[in-house]
Order: sequence, then C-alpha cells, then structure tokens
Amino acid sequence: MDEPKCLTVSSDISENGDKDEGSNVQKVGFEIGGYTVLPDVTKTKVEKVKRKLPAWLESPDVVESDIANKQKPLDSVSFISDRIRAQLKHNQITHLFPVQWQVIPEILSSVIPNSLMSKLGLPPRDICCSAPTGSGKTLAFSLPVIQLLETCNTRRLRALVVLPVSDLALQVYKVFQDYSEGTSLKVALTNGQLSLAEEQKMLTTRNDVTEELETAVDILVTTPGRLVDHISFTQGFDLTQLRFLILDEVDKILEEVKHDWLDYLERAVYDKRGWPQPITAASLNSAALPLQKLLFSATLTQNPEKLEKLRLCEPRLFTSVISKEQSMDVDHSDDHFTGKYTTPQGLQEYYIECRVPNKQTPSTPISVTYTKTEESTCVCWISGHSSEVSGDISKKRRTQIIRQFSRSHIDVIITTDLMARGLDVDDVSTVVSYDSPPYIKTYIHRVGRTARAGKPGQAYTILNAKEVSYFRKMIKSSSKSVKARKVGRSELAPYVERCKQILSAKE
Ligand SMILES: Nc1ncnc2c1ncn2[C@@H]1O[C@H](COP(=O)(O)OP(=O)(O)OP(=O)(O)O)[C@@H](O)[C@H]1O
Repeated sequence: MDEPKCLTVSSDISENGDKDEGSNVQKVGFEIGGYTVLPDVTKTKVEKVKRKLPAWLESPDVVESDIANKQKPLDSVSFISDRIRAQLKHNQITHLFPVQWQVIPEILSSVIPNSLMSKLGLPPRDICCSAPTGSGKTLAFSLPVIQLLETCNTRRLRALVVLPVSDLALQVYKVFQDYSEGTSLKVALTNGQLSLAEEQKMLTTRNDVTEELETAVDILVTTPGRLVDHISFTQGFDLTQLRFLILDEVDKILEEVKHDWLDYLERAVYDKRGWPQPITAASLNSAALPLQKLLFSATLTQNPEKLEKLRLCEPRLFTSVISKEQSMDVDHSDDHFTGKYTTPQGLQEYYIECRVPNKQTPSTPISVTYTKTEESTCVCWISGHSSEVSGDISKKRRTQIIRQFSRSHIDVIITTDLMARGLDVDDVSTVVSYDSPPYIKTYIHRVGRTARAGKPGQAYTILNAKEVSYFRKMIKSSSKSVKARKVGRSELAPYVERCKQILSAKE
C-alpha cells in the first residue's frame, strides 16, 4: 500500500483574500492509492459575512446610563421654557436625566423658533433613542413637543403619540396633559377605553362658519388599532398638519401590530399635502411642512431591515451602549439582531436555580411579581397581601391595584408580561420572575420595572435546572451578566414559621 502523500497547491492568496504572510502553499488533501482524499469539508471553518451597518447605526450618540451621577440641574440648562421649568419643579423634578438633556435640545433645534418649519428647508432628522428602562424617556419626547407646539395659535392635530397598548397610552397621555396645563393645547387619548363614537365626539368639532367637522385636538395619544379606526371612520379627523410622529416602545409596535397602520397614517398625512420629494435646489426654497419621527424604546431594534419599514429620514441614534467601541462590536450577523441592551445602573440582577423537584412552570398569571420589601418577596406566593393583575382583570381594577401598591396598601403584585413593558409603578423594590423570560427583550423590560429613575432595585429569576442553560446563553448573547444566587436553608429559616402559619390559615 502506498504511503499517504500530502497534496499541496501553490497559492499566495488565502481564502479570505488576504495575502498569506508565512507560506505560499496550502494543504488541500492527500493522495492514497492513486485517489485524492479531500480534507473533512464539514469541519472547514466558514467565515461569517458581517453586515455593514449604515453610518448612523454604527456611530451613534452615546447616552449616559449613569443617571445618579450625570444629571444636570434644571437651572443650568437654557433650552427649557420657564413655564415647563416651573411645572417640572412643581413635580419635584430639579434635574434633567442624561437622555433628557441630550435628546431634548436636539428635537428643539430641528425647528426654526416660533415656527414648525425646519432649518434651511431641509427635512429635520428623525430621532431614534434606545436608553434603559426608567431613564426618563417619556419626558425626553413630551417636553420638547409641548414646548414647540404651545406657541401655535391655531388648533391642528400636530403631534401623534403611538403606543402598543392602552395602559401605556393612558400613562403617557397623563404626562402630556400634566405638562400642557396652563396652555391652550388640547391633548386627547384614544385607546379604546371609550367607545369609538365617544372618542369621535371628543376628537372633532363643527366649524361655526363652514359647518364642517374639523379636528379639535393638538396632541393625540393613541394605539395603532384605534388610530386606523379614526383614519377610516372619523369624519373631520385631519392629519395633514401633522408635524411630529412619536413611537414609544417602537420595537413592540413593529412586532405585534399589523404593520400597515403606518401606511394608513402616511397616506392620511401625505395624500393631500404632497409626498416628500428628493431634496433639490427648488425644494429648499419651498416651505413644505415636514413630518419628523421620534422613536423610543429600551430595546430599540437596530436591525436595518426592520427600521427600513419606518422610512426614516437621515436618522440620528441616541443609545446607551456602554461605549462607542462596544457599539461597533455588536453581533449583527443574524436576522434577530441581539443588541447590547443596558439595564439601569442601580439594578442588581440574580438568577436562582431552584432544586425543588416540583417547581412548576407556571401557567399565567403567576409569572412576574413586583414587591415592596424583601420580606414580602419571600412570602409573596402565599401571602395575603398580594393582588393579581392580569388581562382577566378589568382596566379599572388594574389601575386601582396599582394605586393601592403605590400607596403601600398592598406589598405584592403578581402579574404577567402584561405589566412588563413601559409601566411606571412607584417604588417597586424587587422583581421576581418565576419562569425564564423567553426573549432577552422580555427580560430587560420585566426587570426594568424596578431601579427606575436612578433608584436601586433587585431582580431575581427563578429557574429550574432545565431552564438555567437557556437563560445563561440568552444573557450572554446580549453581553450581559447575571449572577447566580444560592439560597440556603438557613436563609429561609426565618420565613418558614410564617409561611406555615399562612398556609394553615388558608386550609
Ligand atoms: N429628571 C427626572 N427627575 C426625577 N424623576 C424623573 C425625571 N425624569 C423622569 N423621572 C421619573 O422617572 C420615572 C421613569 O420615567 P419614564 O417612565 O419616562 O422611563 P422610561 O425611560 O420611559 O422607561 P421604560 O423604558 O420602562 O418605559 C418616572 O416615574 C418619571 O416621573
């Protein structure tokens, strides 16, 4: 039998196109008995093709995530109007958080003072902002929009704020209402809480002269479904003067809702007033009202294909990835882009491997728990001081329970992912996830119900042995780290007696 011979080919260029420095021969197999045996092709390392991101995604403006140390005193910033400053102080807000002092001036400066037109006739740049949960994004978009619109003399629908679900729409509506107080601005909410007919009545009014119905609000906070209803069925609902389109929790809006709501909206805006045209010398001189998009989320997608659907104009990205270098380093190679999402600095995150053999995977609603104190966390599953908030409970009752929690009348809210995103509940000290969140985004939003506004908080995810490796992989893929926490019998001992008492009382 012939000795195997190594087969080589001459080459001075390697597979990836780089020049081979050391050698100009490559091993490609060997010959045996007159046959050429190729190397094991299944083991050949295939170079991943890296996606080239657009420049605006590759070089974002970095938003400081250290809220506690990077606030700016309200009196040191000149871009906030005196009226809004007074209102902020009235609400005990004396400093601006980083996302606010970075994004607010950018929005304000895109407009010629006392006009809604943009500078030099160029369309204003759309804004995308990805900052941690509880970092104050709501004020970052509501304050500049109110400040710019309050100087308008006529009532036109000029700002539309779209949120994925009605509870969030209500929360953001309250902020717009609060900071518009004392102005002639009319803010409305259409989130399905009222009937369509009632909402229609609130949205429009009959003009005394023309006797036609016309829009009677300046700022509308809504959900995509209700928006499409009003575009389709509400006489006099006019979007042709829209100047700002704000999408909060934008990744959720893109994920869950029928995407064509944006087509409806853009047709309602542009069919009459004219679609945006390429910029030419002539267009610079014409005074077309621009529509500027402002996008916010703690987990803003940076997948260019998804963002493309939003037809953004020269966007500018504000993001809280830890440093510019790290933002370059993100893995963009799969379709489900996993970004480096930052959680609040005051948040301590742990997972606990539960070795009890019968830890059940809960059927909702027992999935996420928000608690007031450490003690209540330990007894929450059986304590009498908890309330459930789920989709089965009416909106009115949900609001009542949240209010009771904020006033410390109850210590524990046991809830589902319904309450995991965007909701701002006062003084949640701890979030307990009783199961592994299915996606990193779900995790970020769940734990983000605590450690808000620069305060401390802790999050525990309780996993059974099978869930641990998936959870750890998911956390690692987003370049985060969550510490393992062991709970020994001695730690639980003080609670055992109390739990027994509660259980026997329940029997
Ligand atoms: N400058 C500030 N000073 C003190 N508190 C503030 C300030 N800005 C916002 N807050 C408070 O911080 C809390 C969180 O703000 P907000 O709900 O806007 O966070 P968010 O970034 O939108 O969070 P999420 O991503 O979870 O929706 C709110 O209770 C808000 O009133």
